[in-house]
Amino acid sequence: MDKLSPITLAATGCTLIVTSVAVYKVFFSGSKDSSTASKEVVEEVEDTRPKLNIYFGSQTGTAEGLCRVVEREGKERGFNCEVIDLEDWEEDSHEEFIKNAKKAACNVFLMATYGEGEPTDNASQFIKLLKSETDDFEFPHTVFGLGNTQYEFYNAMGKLLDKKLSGEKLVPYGEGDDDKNLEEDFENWKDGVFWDGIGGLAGPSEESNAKPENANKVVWGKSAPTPTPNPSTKFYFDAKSSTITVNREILADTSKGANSTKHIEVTLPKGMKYNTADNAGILPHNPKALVNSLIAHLGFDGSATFSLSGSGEYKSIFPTPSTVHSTLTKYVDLLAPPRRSDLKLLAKYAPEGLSKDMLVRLSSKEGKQEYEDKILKSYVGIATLLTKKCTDIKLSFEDLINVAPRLQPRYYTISSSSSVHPKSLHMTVAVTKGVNSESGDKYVGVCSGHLAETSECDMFVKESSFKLPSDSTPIIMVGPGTGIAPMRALMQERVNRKAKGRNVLFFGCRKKNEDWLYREEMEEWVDKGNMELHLAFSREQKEKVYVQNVMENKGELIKDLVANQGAWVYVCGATRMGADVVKALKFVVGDAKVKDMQDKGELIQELWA
Ligand SMILES: Cc1cc2nc3c(=O)[nH]c(=O)nc-3n(C[C@H](O)[C@H](O)[C@H](O)COP(=O)(O)O)c2cc1C
Repeated sequence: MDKLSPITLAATGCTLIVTSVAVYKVFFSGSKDSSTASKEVVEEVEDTRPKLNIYFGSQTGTAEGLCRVVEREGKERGFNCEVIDLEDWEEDSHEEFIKNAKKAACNVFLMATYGEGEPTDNASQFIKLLKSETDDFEFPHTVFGLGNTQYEFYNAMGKLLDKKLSGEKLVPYGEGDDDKNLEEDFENWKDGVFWDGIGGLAGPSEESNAKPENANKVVWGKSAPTPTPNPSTKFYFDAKSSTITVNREILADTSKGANSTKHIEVTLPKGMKYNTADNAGILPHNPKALVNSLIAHLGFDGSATFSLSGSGEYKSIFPTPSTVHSTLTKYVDLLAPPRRSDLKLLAKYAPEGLSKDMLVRLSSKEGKQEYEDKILKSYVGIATLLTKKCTDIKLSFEDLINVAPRLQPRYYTISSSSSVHPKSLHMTVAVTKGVNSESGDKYVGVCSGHLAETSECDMFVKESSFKLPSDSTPIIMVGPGTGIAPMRALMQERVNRKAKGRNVLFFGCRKKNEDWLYREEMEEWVDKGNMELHLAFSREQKEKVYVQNVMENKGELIKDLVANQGAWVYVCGATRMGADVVKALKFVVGDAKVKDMQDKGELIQELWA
């Protein structure tokens, strides 16, 4: 069966229903062949419910998770819902998707923006098609964009879709800002605009208190075959176990404000390659103690092996066979605070009582403040919720993997050149540490904490936007803090290639003797005439000085390099710094030149909020 078959069926308005009601069993008494003594006749039953297609463009799972909320509520409102990963919408399948969309009562797109105003990986082919074949995209629709105002191209993908899709716009475009409260923005749009606008297409809402059917079924034992990977969690299937050979602290002084920054070198597993300054995707592991306490609390057998299955042409959410312990370590996000919609779902699994009341309250509009105090600010993940706060909820293992969010990979820009280090890759990892404001417990970031302690990690490589120009073209690199990672890689590459173009680095940190990363390497490049270095120590003097301030002071140099010599500019680090750097660049070379560089790919930024 090709991967579009379920959609093709749905598009005809018919669904194959294989339930105890719709399946007719025919018994042949006295049959010669005992294997055919019982035969199932599967009848095609017309699904008369209005079709609601729910598409997601998602990089880190938020849009996908919100699609599941729309799906659950849509079913309760009498829609025939289908959640569609935009990864599947490509040139070959385009016609089928258009047909399916035209037949639906509504097509809702939840679209995140990634990179610098770019599509998420799973939506890149779809966006390419949308940009090239505009006439075709005509069907009833609405769009909700997921973005973050800290980025220059806020919600670029949501806005693009809203502009390019034609056909009836059933409800106005909505968008959410992850810098503030994206879930609240989404709820306001969903409850105040979306259902109001399309609710009339189906019956009135009938909110169900029953727990939904699990889409991912656990089959205990080792024998079940490994099904096709689900594209939204393909990274679990692509990752390979890699050995960490170097794990070294590179902060000169860890006793002050800065926590810990590790220089990590990983041996490339067989068959894995990278290009200079690509991204390393790391699959974090949940802390052992947390996994063990959850297993003990819920009474699971950690060593039990299982596989997954599901209806239709099932696509597995993680590789199986797996054990309970390994699954809770690698695939289930036990630490991240659940969204309010997750709590609402979890309430359906709770027995009548205090926990259920609390979950219903926290997930309601009135409970917003309590949710922020008790869950978000206190950083309560699903493991703590189940073992300490709602101890009467005894989820089965199958329920748990269906309710809990998936553990997402974390991306680090590789800090080595692939031509200098073809057999290993380097990462520069700031270890996130803090103290829980409510409990006073210390916590460590799930991925950086894992990397800081382990001698092995599950890893894959993803292309980044960092590309070098010709060897004679000058480059300007702006990489304060761990934003130095790709700049170190680019420098290694340029020196190895004996590139003639000038290399100019703007680096910033708090203090010279505290957190100047890779100081010896930088000084060596400067001594050998490979690099010009401009430093910004923010706390060495009374006035704070940042890289953007130093750039403005060096305006003449930058202007000459960019305007007269065609220099490329690279920026890596926090979004706020990135915005200030672009502002400084505009101040020095003018808005039009910066726009031109962006269009030509000569201003390359990788920023995180
Ligand atoms: C590396 C990175 C780049 C991003 N770039 C943008 C951007 O250019 N514009 C924007 O509005 N939001 C941007 N965002 C914010 C995401 O779109 C937002 O957090 C969204 O909720 C993520 O949804 P997802 O989890 O479904 O991928 C970026 C986020 C990350 C991590």
